[in-house]
Amino acid sequence: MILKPNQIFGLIICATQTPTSRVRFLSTTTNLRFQSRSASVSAKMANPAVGDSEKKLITHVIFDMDGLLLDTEKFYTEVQEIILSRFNKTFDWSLKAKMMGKKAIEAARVFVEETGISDSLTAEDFLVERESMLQEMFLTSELMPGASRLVKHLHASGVPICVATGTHKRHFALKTQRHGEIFSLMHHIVMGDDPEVKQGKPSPDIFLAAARRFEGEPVHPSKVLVFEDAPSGVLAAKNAGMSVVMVPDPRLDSSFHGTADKVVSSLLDFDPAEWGLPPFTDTTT
Ligand SMILES: O=P(O)(O)OC[C@H](O)CO
Ligand SMILES: [Mg+2]
Repeated sequence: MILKPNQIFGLIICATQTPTSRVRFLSTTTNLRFQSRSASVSAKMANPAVGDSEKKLITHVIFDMDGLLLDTEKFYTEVQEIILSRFNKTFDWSLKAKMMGKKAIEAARVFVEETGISDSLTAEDFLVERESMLQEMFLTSELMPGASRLVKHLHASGVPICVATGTHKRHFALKTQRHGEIFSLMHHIVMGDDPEVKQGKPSPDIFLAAARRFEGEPVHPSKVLVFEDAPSGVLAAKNAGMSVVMVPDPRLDSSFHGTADKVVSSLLDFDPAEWGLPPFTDTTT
């Protein structure tokens, strides 16, 4: 049997999950198997696991950051291309798909192992080598299209919102330096080096920790909508029992779309009313 990349993610997380979440995750991979054909046909397919009535129950929203709110994934791609060229190798989107969304050290291990350079460059040394390049780039981070509009709209409408990002505190500060206004609207921000985040995405740790930190009564995962760009992030949200809207880079293979409940090509295309959230009142497109 040949596994698709997203099914391999599933098997990896299965090895580290509790029996309950393992069962849930396996059912997700089963869905993938049956949805993959239609997913490749339509980028906007919905996962039948979340019906229209469930969508209307959404009360809380969690945003991913890199590649979703901020256009920062391109920086990782660029430095990884530079480093691999030293080994006469090329960086491609099948490797990118396996790295994005993860904690730095977890992504670094994938990088050196998948490219076969681990004898020459350790994961730790890879992180050191890319650091100075990344630090300069992060200071130039821009918002993704529609990010400001959606965050401001949900905040103004009283919808509790937060961020759950695999990035660590020091990089978060650099990336968000010019975007204090948007990030100050978040109720809280959970980062990859948070003590409660034992494992990075696709583990559900970060989304469950993010949901716990909202005010008031504990929020049931079925009432939470996650926005993600990465295959590992979409799986993490589903492993947490949450609904997920994926905003993938167009270069990501469409076989990764099937796990999401909804796929949109930009945050500008998201319709809050479809999820029972307050509708936009502006005419921005
Ligand atoms: O996509 P995020 O925000 O979880 O960030 C993860 C890494 O920092 C980049 O892939
Ligand atoms: Mg991301």
